[in-house]
Amino acid sequence: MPRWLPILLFAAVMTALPLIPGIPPFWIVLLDNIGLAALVAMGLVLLTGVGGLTSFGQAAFCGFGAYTTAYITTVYGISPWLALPASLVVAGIAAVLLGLMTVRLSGHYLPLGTIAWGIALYYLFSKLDFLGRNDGISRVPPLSIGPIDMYDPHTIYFVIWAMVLISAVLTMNLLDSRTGRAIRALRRGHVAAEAFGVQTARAKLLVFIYAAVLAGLSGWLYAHFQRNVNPTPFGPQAGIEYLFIAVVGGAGYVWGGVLGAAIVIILKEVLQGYLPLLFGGQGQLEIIVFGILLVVLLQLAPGGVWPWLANLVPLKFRRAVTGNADGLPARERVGGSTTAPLLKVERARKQFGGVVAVNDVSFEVNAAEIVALIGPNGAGKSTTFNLITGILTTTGGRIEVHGKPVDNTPPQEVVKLGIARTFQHVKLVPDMTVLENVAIGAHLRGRSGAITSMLRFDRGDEAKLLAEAARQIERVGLGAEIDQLAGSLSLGQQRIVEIARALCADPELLLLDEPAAGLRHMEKQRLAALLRQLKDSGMSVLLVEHDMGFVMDLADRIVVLDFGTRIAEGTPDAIKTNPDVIKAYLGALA
Ligand SMILES: Nc1ncnc2c1ncn2[C@@H]1O[C@H](COP(=O)(O)OP(=O)(O)OP(=O)(O)O)[C@@H](O)[C@H]1O
Repeated sequence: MPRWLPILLFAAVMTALPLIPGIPPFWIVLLDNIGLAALVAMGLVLLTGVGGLTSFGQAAFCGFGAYTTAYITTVYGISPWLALPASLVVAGIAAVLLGLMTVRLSGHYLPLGTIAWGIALYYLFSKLDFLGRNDGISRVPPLSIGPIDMYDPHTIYFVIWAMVLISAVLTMNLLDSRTGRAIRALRRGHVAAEAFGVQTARAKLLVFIYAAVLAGLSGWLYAHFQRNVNPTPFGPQAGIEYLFIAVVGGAGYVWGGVLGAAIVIILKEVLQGYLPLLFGGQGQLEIIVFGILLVVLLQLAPGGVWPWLANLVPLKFRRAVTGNADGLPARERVGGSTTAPLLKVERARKQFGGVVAVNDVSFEVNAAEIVALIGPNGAGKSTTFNLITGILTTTGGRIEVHGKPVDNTPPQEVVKLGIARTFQHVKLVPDMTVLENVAIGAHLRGRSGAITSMLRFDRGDEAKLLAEAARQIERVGLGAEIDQLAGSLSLGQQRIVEIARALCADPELLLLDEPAAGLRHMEKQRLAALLRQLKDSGMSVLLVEHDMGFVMDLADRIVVLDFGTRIAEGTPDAIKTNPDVIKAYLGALA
């Protein structure tokens, strides 16, 4: 089924609803409120559900949008339509300022930070004289198109839902793009995304601004719908409710935001309408019942109602890969005519407090060479990988790529030099397909930004990126799994997906951390064949591996670490018979 068909059907239903003869006006008001909340929740989907940044403060951005338009339309008498860009820009600027302070926070400090500024802004709105303090601003003009003034809920309904639909389409386009994949990777931590060039701080700020602008849009609509603005709807309680809406609907799904808004607002109305009849109007019982029902709902559908419903109607939107990977620009080579080794690690050192994880280790990797780094658990192999790829800073020594120092260079810059890696503990995004995960590897080879992607002007670039990802997936032998969610594959297969992702970066040196762990015998043989093939094509491989049969068959050279110190280096035959290595490591394996 084409992707746009359900959207078109939804648009048709929403257009027809208010035209049904005899539909109670109250229902239209309810639908207007659902649309307004859906816009805020959609921003939260991107921010919290997709990007992993929990915010309780979104209502404040509605306030920025609402107060901006209320102020300039009443004081300067300009058209609400001209005030719209101002509302969005003010909400966006507020997001930049608050985002720069907040998105650096992690763990529970981030949501606490959003609560703090949510409360602060609420009090600010209610204390400023020019915003009317607690009384707010009244006599806000209605929206109008030509001779039609949208005084009644029936007419503004079409504007609200047109905005919801346009925002949903733009948001889906954004998520289904190079920038969207970078945002979706944030939730699994920074390390993997940064290793492929994603500027995670910038991606976080982008979603923060995007969510705030959607909230600002909702605020703008709200001001011209209610025609007066006061601080109450923009306080911390509303902020909590918006987050509730996103979570109930399904925080990871654009339509979850819309569905969540419908569920929460209708439920509240029904309870407020009927419970006082049942219990004789005793003190706000509906709020308690509302809370209990939401908790029950989340128990039944922990990921939200949208994915639960989507599972009942399993519609598959298969991604056709149509582009030509040859059109993708190759990574710019930095080696040039230098005779320096591809990778030179010289007396690299890493201390964690009193622990010397890497103790003045030196070795080199040359072009078209497979080098293995072996040693007992805790010998410092993964730490060495992290020093080379910029995830950790060195305590001493020097690391060079083509003679260029890279120690203490950010991972996003290291990958540009042609170094791509896999991880000992697999770092894929489980709810993204194999194709989407692998395409993150080609992040630096694409150019499209957020706006281009939202407007779908990125299709040429995107087709080439996906074609490259598909080519690498075929290359590692996982073509049949291309549309599977990465989280549904076996751990061994996930390691191979990581290799395909690394190959997408067009590397000169592949760093593989235990690539054969979890693979069956035949799979290991296929992996060894692939790595030999890569070597024949001129690529180098540095691998950490505990399977000695695999290493001895494959490596040109082996470097052995023990307690962070290099104890031997040589060909597999020399290493097999080295007494120090047998004592420290091979003996233990025998
Ligand atoms: N972030 C950290 N903080 C403190 N100590 C660390 C940190 N990372 C690693 N270490 C310590 O550094 C030493 C080397 O660890 P590393 O993970 O590099 O070993 P490894 O050779 O990769 O081991 P394995 O084969 O088990 O993966 C260990 O003693 C480990 O406990």
